Amino acid sequence: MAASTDFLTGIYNRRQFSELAETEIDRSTRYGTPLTLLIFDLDLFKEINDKYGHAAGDEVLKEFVERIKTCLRPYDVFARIGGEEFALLLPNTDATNAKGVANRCLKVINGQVLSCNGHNINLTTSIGVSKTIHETSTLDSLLVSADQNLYKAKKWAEIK
Ligand SMILES: Nc1nc2c(ncn2[C@@H]2O[C@H](COP(=O)(O)OP(=O)(O)OP(=O)(O)O)[C@@H](O)[C@H]2O)c(=O)[nH]1
Repeated sequence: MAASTDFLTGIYNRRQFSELAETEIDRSTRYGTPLTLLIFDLDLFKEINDKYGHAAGDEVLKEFVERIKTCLRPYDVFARIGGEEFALLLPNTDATNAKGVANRCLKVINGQVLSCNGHNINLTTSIGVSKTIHETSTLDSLLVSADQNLYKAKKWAEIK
């Protein structure tokens, strides 16, 4: 069990995410059901660590995960795929509906104050939404598609 989950947040780790995602992509391709991938990247997380300390940074990661979980359905696949990077696979969801999920997730993070280790911390996340799966999609192509939109979201956050 431990090998499939992230020790800090308890959600799936990158390896388990890849396995589950491959299964969902196969299912979706076989039955012609939509599927969309979201990537989350916490903004300026290094600054949070530098300002409040690594232990508070850890609490922020845990609180982030708990808040995002409130936006999910039981069969959505949520994973920590990097230090401050998360992936969310949404079965039976096209890109339009996935944007709705992404906006719900933004509402529980951006503009909210997180109380972590006695500090009130303003956290924001950027989200990239992939294209809806199609016949030739692979996990890699969905990750690339979500990453391109994440990059645009980050750019937008910088110039605002
Ligand atoms: N507290 C804590 N910090 C972590 C963990 N894993 C990664 N980090 C930190 O996350 C930070 C990521 O920094 P960057 O990659 O520069 O990204 P960023 O500061 O979020 O900047 P942008 O992504 O460009 O908005 C680094 O300071 C890492 O040390 C962890 O498990 N706990």
